[in-house]
Amino acid sequence: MTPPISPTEQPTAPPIPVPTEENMQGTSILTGIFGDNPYFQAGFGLMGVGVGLTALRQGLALGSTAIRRRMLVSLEMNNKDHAYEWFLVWMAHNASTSSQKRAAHTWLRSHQLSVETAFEQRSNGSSSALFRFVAGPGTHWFKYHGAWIQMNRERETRSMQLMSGTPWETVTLTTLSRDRHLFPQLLTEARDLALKGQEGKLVIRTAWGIEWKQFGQPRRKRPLHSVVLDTGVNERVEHDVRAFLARRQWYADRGIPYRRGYLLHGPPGSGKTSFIQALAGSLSYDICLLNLSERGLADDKLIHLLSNAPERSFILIEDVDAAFNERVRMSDDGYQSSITFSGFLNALDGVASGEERIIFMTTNHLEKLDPALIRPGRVDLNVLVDDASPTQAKTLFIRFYGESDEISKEDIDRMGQQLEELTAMEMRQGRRISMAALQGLFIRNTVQEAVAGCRELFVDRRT
Ligand SMILES: Nc1ncnc2c1ncn2[C@@H]1O[C@H](COP(=O)(O)OP(=O)(O)OP(=O)(O)O)[C@@H](O)[C@H]1O
Repeated sequence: MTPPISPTEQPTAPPIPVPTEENMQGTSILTGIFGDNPYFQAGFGLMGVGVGLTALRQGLALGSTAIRRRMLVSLEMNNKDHAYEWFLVWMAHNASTSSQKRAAHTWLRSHQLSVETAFEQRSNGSSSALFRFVAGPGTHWFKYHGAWIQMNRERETRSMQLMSGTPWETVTLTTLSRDRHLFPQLLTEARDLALKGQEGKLVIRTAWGIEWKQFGQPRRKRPLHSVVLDTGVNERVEHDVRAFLARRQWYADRGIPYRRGYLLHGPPGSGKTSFIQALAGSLSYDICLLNLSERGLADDKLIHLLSNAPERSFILIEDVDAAFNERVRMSDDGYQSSITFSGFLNALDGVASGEERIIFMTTNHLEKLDPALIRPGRVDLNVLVDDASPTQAKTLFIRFYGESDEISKEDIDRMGQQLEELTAMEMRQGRRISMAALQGLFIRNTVQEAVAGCRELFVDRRT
């Protein structure tokens, strides 16, 4: 049993050891054990080295950040900007031709490549696929006019661009601060190279979500005279477009929205689309092709697309009657599968702005169109592009065979005359032939076969 503690005998704190000769002797024993221990000393040394290295690393990181800030300059481009596309074209071009252009550009051999497929149209109309290898996501180096530039291409795989569904990408170029003047030079070179590829060509764009994106490679422009329309039709439309383009200030002074709508109506294969494309080419305009029946296209997107078309472009809406045959439907997954008619009218009227807007619409069935759609302001010029008239048939025939060495000019004219008379006679009997059918006939047959073969291609006007 423990004896009870009396109030006077409170437990006291243990005395603090005072260094005496005896316990000093103990310390020197410890020092003896650890101080002389090579393992312990090595551990201490290693710890010191570790701390030193960490400090050095942090110092270097801070130093490099400071140096980067002061001595380097970076330029970021993302794939929403035109410069990004232009740079990739430039990069593909220079990476493949660097051996010839070594003085200006040198690319270090890269191990991370991306392929870009381009379709090149040959003069005979066929096309071939070309593969270009460009620097893929990662870090690459190239030398541009004597300056080394680091290129870092990054792809964001976790999030996509909301409307177009493509991943976000950025390219960051870094070089010495003193070489910063090379950036505008490089981008100008890239822009000129990209635009040179489109020179003399027609660019077609389609809607991707709420954006317009180039569709395929730029196409060879079709000469306007190669589309043979009835007398005066071509000139009427071309003159109207040119007059409109010359009157921007006139519209601005009167506060009238600077836009014009055209409707070309007529049977299939009469040359409506070909003419619009040729006209765009002759004015150096692009085409923005809008499909009103496209899945997911809703009224708000349509308004956005029509008010944000790229400069110098015709908006082309084909078969405008087809989009409203069926009223708004919802697909199984809840997507609105077509726009509403009133939404379309609102989009055509758009927000009044000084921006130029030219819309071309085509239809095979004028009678199906709501009068609200073709009222002035929405459609300013309504033109019939019909089946082949006798003169058109003859002109197309001469265009196809006129330069043949096998047959004299007189014979060509005589046969053209026969075709003209044949077409006139068939038309009087209520029969018709499309320009597309004539073109097909002329492609397949020799000049002698063409006139004879033509008879079978006329069809009843009501079919
Ligand atoms: N007037 C024409 N002159 C020259 N070629 C024509 C003409 N009309 C049609 N063609 C030829 O016929 C083909 C079809 O023409 P296009 O697509 O322009 O006709 P479309 O009137 O727009 O037809 P659709 O109403 O079916 O869209 C093209 O290859 C084109 O070269």
